[in-house]
Amino acid sequence: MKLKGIKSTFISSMAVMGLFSVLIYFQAQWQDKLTIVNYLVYPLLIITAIFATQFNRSRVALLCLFWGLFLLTENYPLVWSKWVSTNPQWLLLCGTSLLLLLALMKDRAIFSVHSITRILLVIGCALITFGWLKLSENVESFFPKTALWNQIIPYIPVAFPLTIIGALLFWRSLSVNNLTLTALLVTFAIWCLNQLDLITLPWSLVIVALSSLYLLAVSTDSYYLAYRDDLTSLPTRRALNQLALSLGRNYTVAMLDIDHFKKFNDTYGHDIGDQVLKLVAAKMTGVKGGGKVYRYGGEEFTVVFPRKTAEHSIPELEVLRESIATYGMVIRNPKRTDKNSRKAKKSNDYKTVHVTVSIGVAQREPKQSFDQALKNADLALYRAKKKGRNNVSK
Ligand SMILES: Nc1nc2c(ncn2[C@@H]2O[C@H](COP(=O)(O)OP(=O)(O)OP(=O)(O)O)[C@@H](O)[C@H]2O)c(=O)[nH]1
Repeated sequence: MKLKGIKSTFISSMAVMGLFSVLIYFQAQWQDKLTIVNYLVYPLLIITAIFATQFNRSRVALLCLFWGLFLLTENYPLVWSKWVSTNPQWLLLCGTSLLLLLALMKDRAIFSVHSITRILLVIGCALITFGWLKLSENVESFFPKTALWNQIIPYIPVAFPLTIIGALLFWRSLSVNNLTLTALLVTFAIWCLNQLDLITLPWSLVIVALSSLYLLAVSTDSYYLAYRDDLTSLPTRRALNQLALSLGRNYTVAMLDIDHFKKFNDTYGHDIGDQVLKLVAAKMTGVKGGGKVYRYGGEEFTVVFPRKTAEHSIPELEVLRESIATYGMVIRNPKRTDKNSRKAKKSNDYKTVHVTVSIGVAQREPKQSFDQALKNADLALYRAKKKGRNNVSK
């Protein structure tokens, strides 16, 4: 589990919980504006759902749909409204299990072959929750009548499943590090707190605040999707072009290419090749001297040193090159044939390999554009390859 994931989930969750604390603290300021909030909530849910669908975040769109249904049930005398209001435990558990379902789902198109499965899963959640609560009405009969069990039994119908669902959601939001999962986790916390009357915010206000969070989550996730490389998590060439617009007159650009990578792919396979790209990217993020690292494309990377000369940048790139060349990567031996040896980590199952990189460096000349400086770095990279690879050339 990535430390980065834990950190960002924790920070985002704390920020939103902080926002709700502020809302509770300043109740007097917004109480008289609740009518506006009541008018705002439905259009905001619709806008968020459309926005989420546009950016292929169907889970957020479904979440908006669930909120809309919930609000309509609360505010209008629908056929099921009375039953729902007399079964608050079902409502609480059903809501949380739907959140877990969304957390485990993929962001597939709203209307697709999977729609029927999704509808069935949603109905399944509602029925399983109902069945669980019915079963737990006679929970005492399943356990021995001891003092310890008598203390535990009252927590089995609601607190027990809530804890399990909360823990699963927490685990999921840490292992899949994106803001949709963080938004689901925050929604779970607010839903439980408000349903259990531990906080008493009007639902329309809660939903307006959460919808704003969903909009932020979808737009931030989409930004990252456009500007971050999926495999290495480095900024992409699009982000590099963005940086080029804000660079001053003095900077140095370096192009880095993995040596004989085609041969590496052919020998060990594309998956191991991907692992190498990730490793090189990770090593590159440690470059000193203020170097900004980008995945230019394929097995090529770019480092930009704003306000630095080539003389300043080359020693940092030498350190980087050396750190990659001396790093021994442990990979699965592609020649292994005995499938049973998967279970035991036999020494011949793994082997240590090394990769090297060639780096071309160019300092921006007066009146030169970013593209020209980049081209010069590319020419220097060509010279580095010609010199025999595993070196830094100017
Ligand atoms: N595994 C993997 N391979 C990639 C990826 N992108 C590009 N490649 C491979 O990178 C290789 C690039 O090979 P070449 O440009 O011919 O050069 P090279 O083998 O690195 O040799 P030199 O640059 O001359 O040292 C190709 O085999 C591509 O398939 C990727 O995302 N993953």
